[in-house]
Amino acid sequence: MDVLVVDHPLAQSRLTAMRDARTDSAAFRAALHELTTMLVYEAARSLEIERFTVETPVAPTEGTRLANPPLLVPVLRAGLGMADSALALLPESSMGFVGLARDEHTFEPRAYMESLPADLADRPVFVLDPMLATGGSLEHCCRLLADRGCTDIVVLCVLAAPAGIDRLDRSGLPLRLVTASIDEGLNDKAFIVPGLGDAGDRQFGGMPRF
Ligand SMILES: O=P(O)(O)OC[C@H]1O[C@H](OP(=O)(O)OP(=O)(O)O)[C@H](O)[C@@H]1O
Ligand SMILES: O=c1cc[nH]c(=O)[nH]1
Ligand SMILES: [Mg+2]
Repeated sequence: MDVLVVDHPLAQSRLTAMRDARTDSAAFRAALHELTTMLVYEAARSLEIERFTVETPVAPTEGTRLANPPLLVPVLRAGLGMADSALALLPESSMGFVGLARDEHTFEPRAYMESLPADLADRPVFVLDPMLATGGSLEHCCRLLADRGCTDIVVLCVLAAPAGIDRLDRSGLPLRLVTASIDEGLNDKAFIVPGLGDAGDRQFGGMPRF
């Protein structure tokens, strides 16, 4: 599986703000919005373009536009914090939604929402979820997409654990990963170490469980 770590200093400074336990929800969401812009910018490098003629005030010249804007799929809840900034950069895109909550004991994802187009053949998809931990949630989401015929999936994460990367790699699904960091590992509650805590709770509130 192709993995890109976005190690730009501006991306790493937003990641540092998100990791810092003193960062409040508003500042955490702001850092996630800005970091998502950078992840989408890098992920979009490989999108197909088409050329067309545009008239400047002076002369005609060749212009560029996306040939096939990707479907954006935030994984609820935590991926919701990436949705607005991804759509701002890709205004021609449409959006689907997948709702998953990881069981605290088994760490298996429980699906509670699925709102996706029936046919995703010939359509690139950007999946938005800040956290790739065991990989169970993102594997589940990407299987939903592949079951609809999708053959071009990019997963955009803030943090990825090696176990989650291995799991996606072994899944055989047609995907690439763009992340701001590959962290050390997982603790006994399957939270990413050093990580940033629970990305959903840090954005929207909830009880600390890590
Ligand atoms: O790789 P995994 O081990 O599956 O863990 C990662 C998942 O856990 C988090 O969601 P969570 O289940 O906490 O739901 P939330 O977004 O509602 O907080 C995160 O946003 C991922 O979806
Ligand atoms: O570290 C982790 C692991 C799963 N989900 C999170 O939000 N954080
Ligand atoms: Mg959570």
